[in-house]
Amino acid sequence: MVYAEAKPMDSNEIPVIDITSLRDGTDPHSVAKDLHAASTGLGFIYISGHGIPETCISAARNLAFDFFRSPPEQKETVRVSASHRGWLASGGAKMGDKLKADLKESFVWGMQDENGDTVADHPLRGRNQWPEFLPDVEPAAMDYFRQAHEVAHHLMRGFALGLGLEEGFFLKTASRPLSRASFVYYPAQPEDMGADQFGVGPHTDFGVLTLLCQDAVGGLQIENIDGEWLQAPPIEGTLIVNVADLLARWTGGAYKSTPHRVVNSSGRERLSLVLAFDPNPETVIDARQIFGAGHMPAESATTCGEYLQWRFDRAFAYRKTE
Ligand SMILES: O=C(O)CCC(=O)C(=O)O
Ligand SMILES: [Fe+2]
Repeated sequence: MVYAEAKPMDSNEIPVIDITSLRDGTDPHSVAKDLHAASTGLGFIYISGHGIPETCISAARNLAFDFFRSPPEQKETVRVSASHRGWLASGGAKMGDKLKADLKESFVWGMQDENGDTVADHPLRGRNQWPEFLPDVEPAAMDYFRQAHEVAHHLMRGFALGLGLEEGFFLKTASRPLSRASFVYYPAQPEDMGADQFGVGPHTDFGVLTLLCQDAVGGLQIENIDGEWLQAPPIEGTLIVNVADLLARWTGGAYKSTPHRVVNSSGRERLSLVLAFDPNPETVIDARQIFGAGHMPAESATTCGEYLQWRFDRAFAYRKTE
């Protein structure tokens, strides 16, 4: 075997949920019910009716390709900063101590105001590093960030309603979000790298919620409850949304943060647009807020900022030397 393998998925294993009536307010509760069922199941959902224009997605994708295909000396000018903004070269991330480093490259940015200024209140954010050699990246990337972030807000309202909470429950402290977005580039993976080489090794996502816009190439694999790896093929016009570790913790384990990985065996380049949604650093993550003071949480209370910093320091070699 030369690539880590995964089985084709039954079509009902990951639901496709149209969120139009959550976004426009015509029937938020029925969407919320479906989101709730999916999140307590595998924790992965295809979302249609997300409202991000195709033009926004293709502009971001085209510029991302221009960026990754640029010579390394140019990409070096925006090499990732201590606050996790900029270009991470192939090999810069490792999903577990015993795993090979990921083959992917990525470019990471976060929220900024109209002057390009960013909040400096947490080690995992700082100035965005935009490539001077590709000035169109900044507006296209920020447009995608805003649009995807809006979808994340709609989904967080849906999750709150699905849990029987008031719709703003997860967004009480979300004016200075730790959210970040990435372009993630997977070179074609040669067969002889072996079955233990991944574009992204098996992992669960660190924060609250991930929105993934994959392309038509495929390669995402998801581990089901029996430990089997399943292919999650692209479905045109959808985003894949997955519950991440902090939302699983916040919901006392009711919502599932499921391991996934990427193997790009297509012989072609693959590119994803990823938005990791997280609220303000001071946001307290405590299942007792949902289930009451008498609830005995399996995991202790934490804050979004503290938890993310701990996870990042383990995953990224460049942060260990800071
Ligand atoms: O590109 C993909 O399909 C998955 C990316 C991913 O898992 C991540 O960025 O956390
Ligand atoms: Fe992930």
